[in-house]
Amino acid sequence: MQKRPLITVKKAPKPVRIKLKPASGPGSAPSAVSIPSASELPSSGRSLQPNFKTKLPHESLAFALFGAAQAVAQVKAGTALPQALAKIFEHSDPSPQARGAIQAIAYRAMRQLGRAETLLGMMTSKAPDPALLHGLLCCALSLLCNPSETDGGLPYDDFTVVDQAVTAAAAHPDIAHAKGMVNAVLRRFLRERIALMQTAQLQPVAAWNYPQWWIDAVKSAYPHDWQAILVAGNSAPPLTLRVNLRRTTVPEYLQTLTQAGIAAQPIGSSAVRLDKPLPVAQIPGFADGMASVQDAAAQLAATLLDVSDGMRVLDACAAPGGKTGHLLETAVLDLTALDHDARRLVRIEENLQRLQLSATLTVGDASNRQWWDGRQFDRILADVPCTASGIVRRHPDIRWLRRKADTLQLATLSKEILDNLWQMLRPNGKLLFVTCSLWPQESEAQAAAFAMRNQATRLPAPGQLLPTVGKEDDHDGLFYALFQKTSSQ
Ligand SMILES: C[S@@+](CC[C@H](N)C(=O)[O-])C[C@H]1O[C@@H](n2cnc3c(N)ncnc32)[C@H](O)[C@@H]1O
Repeated sequence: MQKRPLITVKKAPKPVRIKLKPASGPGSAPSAVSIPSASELPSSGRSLQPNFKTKLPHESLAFALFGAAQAVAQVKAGTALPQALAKIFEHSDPSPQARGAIQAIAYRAMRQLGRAETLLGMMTSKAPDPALLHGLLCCALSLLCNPSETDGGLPYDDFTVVDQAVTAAAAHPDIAHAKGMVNAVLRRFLRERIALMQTAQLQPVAAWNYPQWWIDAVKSAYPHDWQAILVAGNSAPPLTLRVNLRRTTVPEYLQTLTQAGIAAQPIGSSAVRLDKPLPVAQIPGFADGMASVQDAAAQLAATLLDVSDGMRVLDACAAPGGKTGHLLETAVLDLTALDHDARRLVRIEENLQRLQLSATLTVGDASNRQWWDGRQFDRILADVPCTASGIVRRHPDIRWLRRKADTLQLATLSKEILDNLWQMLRPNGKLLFVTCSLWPQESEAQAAAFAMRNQATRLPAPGQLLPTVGKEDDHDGLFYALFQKTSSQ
């Protein structure tokens, strides 16, 4: 097998050599490729020069790659992608177009991280250091692997991607020493793309772009549907709106969209799906509360809870208030929106202001009674914290941030929350248990055990909704179980 030359990389004060691994032939078995975890990445996402501001032009692909690479490095160090992007935007204040490009590349890189890291493992002898360099290579590879895949493809040709990745590397003092290595790795990928991709695809992590434990968990819970579930989680989500039926009707709102030149389809009693996602600022009536962004499966909660005017309702894990708003659009309620995170409660307030609706906002822990005034509720919505494994198409970083042990920990917390809330429900009252999880320990097993412990009557509800992509049905993976107290409980 032909040996590749070592690439010499300049790095002050002493030069470092980064080895490129020799190529493997198309039919050869994949070598054991280890995916570096955050702790294995030497600088764990921290920039050596955290206040460095790049002078790259905002309209360049190099600038977008640089921003996305920072985001990937931060996710590898444990920060959620939206928070990582928010920090990067605050620091570099990109133009709206550059912001869109950074976001698109970072999300794409998250959906292809398993494959990009496998390819890197095949082409380099150790994890590229620092994490920013690793992030840059992953972002560039995600643009070079099947450019037409998933989010419609990004409009960059191969050599532009390589050239701009090298420019991005050269522009940052932490990684400028490695620009030759970036060039060598990406050019090698282009030369040997078919063979490298074929070999990488033999590894499930690269083929599916999920951690191995996640693939195993989906397979074990859904032996017939596991592939469709994993594929759905890698698709770009649609933009689904909830029409505020207090203010307008679905046909009227569709007409408003048509007048604005926006194509959309009605998909339920209050849901409308746009043919092409748009920034919320461009959605007619969004700022005035005519419509809100909410997945079609999440829109089932308000109807299932069966609220009517005058009821006393608890939305127990309420932030950012998507379902709170829907409940208040459905009926005139005395609604308490509870969340343990005061900062997230602010987001409910903002949402309700936009919708011109109001609720009692309370900071408190749903697993205890310290915040409760002792008056029972007619209805309780328990949209408990969970692994969010059912909404990975919207949050592709989640699969890389979660650990297997999180499921048990979160299931234990939601058990405490459910048992506590049950005491706050009046006789004949209804409690709707919701998760956006795919794991039975958090959803069906939890619901069944809860019903047994509390002698709760289970009413009809959808149960586990698997994430689905398609013209007819297109929604996240949510779980719904509805319980009623008997009159004597
Ligand atoms: C799945 S999200 C809720 C989404 C929300 N219902 C909506 O539709 O927009 C779960 C929420 O539970 C909150 N949470 C987590 N643990 C909690 C606890 N012990 N008590 C109250 N809220 C909690 C989190 O801060 C988070 O906002």
